[in-house]
Amino acid sequence: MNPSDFPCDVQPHLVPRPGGDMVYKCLGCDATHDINTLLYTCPSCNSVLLIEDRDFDRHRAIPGPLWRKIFDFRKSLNIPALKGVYRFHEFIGPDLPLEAVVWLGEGGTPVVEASPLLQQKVGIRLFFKNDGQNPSASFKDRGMASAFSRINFLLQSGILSNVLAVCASTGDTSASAALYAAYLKPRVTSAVLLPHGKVTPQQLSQPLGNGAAVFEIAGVFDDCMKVVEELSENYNVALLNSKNAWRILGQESYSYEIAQDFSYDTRNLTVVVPIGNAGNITAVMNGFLKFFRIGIINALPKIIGVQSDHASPVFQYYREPDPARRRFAPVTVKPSVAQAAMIGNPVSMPRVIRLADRYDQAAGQRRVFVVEVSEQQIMDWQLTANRHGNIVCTHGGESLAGLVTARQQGLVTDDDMAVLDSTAHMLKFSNFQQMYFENAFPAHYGVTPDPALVNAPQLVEVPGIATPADRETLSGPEMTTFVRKTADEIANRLGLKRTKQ
Ligand SMILES: Cc1ncc(COP(=O)(O)O)c(C=O)c1O
Repeated sequence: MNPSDFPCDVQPHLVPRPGGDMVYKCLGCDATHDINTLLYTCPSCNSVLLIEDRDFDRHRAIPGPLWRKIFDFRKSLNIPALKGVYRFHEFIGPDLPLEAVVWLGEGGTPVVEASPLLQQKVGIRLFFKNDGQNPSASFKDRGMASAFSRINFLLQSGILSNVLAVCASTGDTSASAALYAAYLKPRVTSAVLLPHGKVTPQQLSQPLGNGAAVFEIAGVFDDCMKVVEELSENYNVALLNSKNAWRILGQESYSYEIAQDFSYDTRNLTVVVPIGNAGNITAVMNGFLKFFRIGIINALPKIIGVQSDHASPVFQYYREPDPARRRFAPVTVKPSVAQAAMIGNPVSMPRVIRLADRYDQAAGQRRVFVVEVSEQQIMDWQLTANRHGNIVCTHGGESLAGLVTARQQGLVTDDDMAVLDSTAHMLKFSNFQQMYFENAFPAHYGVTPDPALVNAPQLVEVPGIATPADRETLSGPEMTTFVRKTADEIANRLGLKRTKQ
């Protein structure tokens, strides 16, 4: 494919094309606000915001099949600013100059088909989209690329002179924010607030390594979020939680990439997403809605949101079948292995309510569902997935447990094809795997290890044989004996038969 395949008024490789009429749109009172400001809630009614392109329908001037060609053409280019979420820049930041784009390797994450054995176990065709393969090892980098590119633009255009980026986090937002802030040093610095003892050591090491000021608060994420809101309302700081609407915009790229990964044929597709603060499911719905509206995809995929029964305010809301009787109530969370989603009062709940409604209406039927799973199911399915060649963390396990539950409830049928949002890399949450293997879960998690899934390292010691640990190293015949006896011992434990005498 090359540029001459396109009509002359379409320049698929020349980007970004200026345009659009972007505003902050309030979900409470529909007021609109200037995007060249740091704004997180509506100054009139305090509701959350989304970014809207008031000239969005201009995209219809290019037919859906041509849009697909454009995106596929861009995928083949070696232009850093187009390698990440801005491959779809008309839908994410049409007014953003190329020089402002910050690309640290995010986006374009692989879609990996589950092994035949795992598909057989689950009963349907199944893929993992591995967002743990983003630079800070979680999906958050998509939103941060968008939010920090926008900050970079405000700095480059003199609207801001410097920025202190702040966020509350269950571990992954802080890792991502600290990474992107460090790239824009010295004009950007970062400070992150974490619930003390409720992020994993790996997650904690990330903002520390990237040089953020790290503050630990006694409490849970919801408490940290209140402090960060207080900071953003009373001090000159940029808030980088998903309350920041630019984050949502960047995360919409997850849907755009799925569309492209499946050659824009989204019929029979089910996308499964773990829910915490509900920013991700908001973005996934909005992304598919936009592509559907312009005719780039041929159907709106089914969306299954998943929550642990230790933190399930969104599930509780949708449990009421009659939309008119639904009332949102925050919940008190209990410790969960899906620790990054342990949120009782999701900031994006008003966005979810609005968009799920819009999504179902556009599809002409109910397409958004939320299911609840147990801690036991999350752990068992995480380990089962990884036993079959995957790299999911507990939240990816939550996605798989949610898919299995949705199948049992008849929400997903044999003809459906599922894409699971594997939101972070397994290594970030390996402490839960360790607790499972060692049967060391505190009782309140309610997790009992399945012996078939447990694994442990085996120390190999052969009685009477000198080992390298006995001295600095072995040499000569001692080494030969050590190697042979140790190999024989391992072969014996593995039940191997010697082929050479
Ligand atoms: C690994 C992981 N999965 C899922 C979630 C939930 O995403 P959201 O808060 O956007 O609902 C988070 C949020 O922190 C996360 O870090």
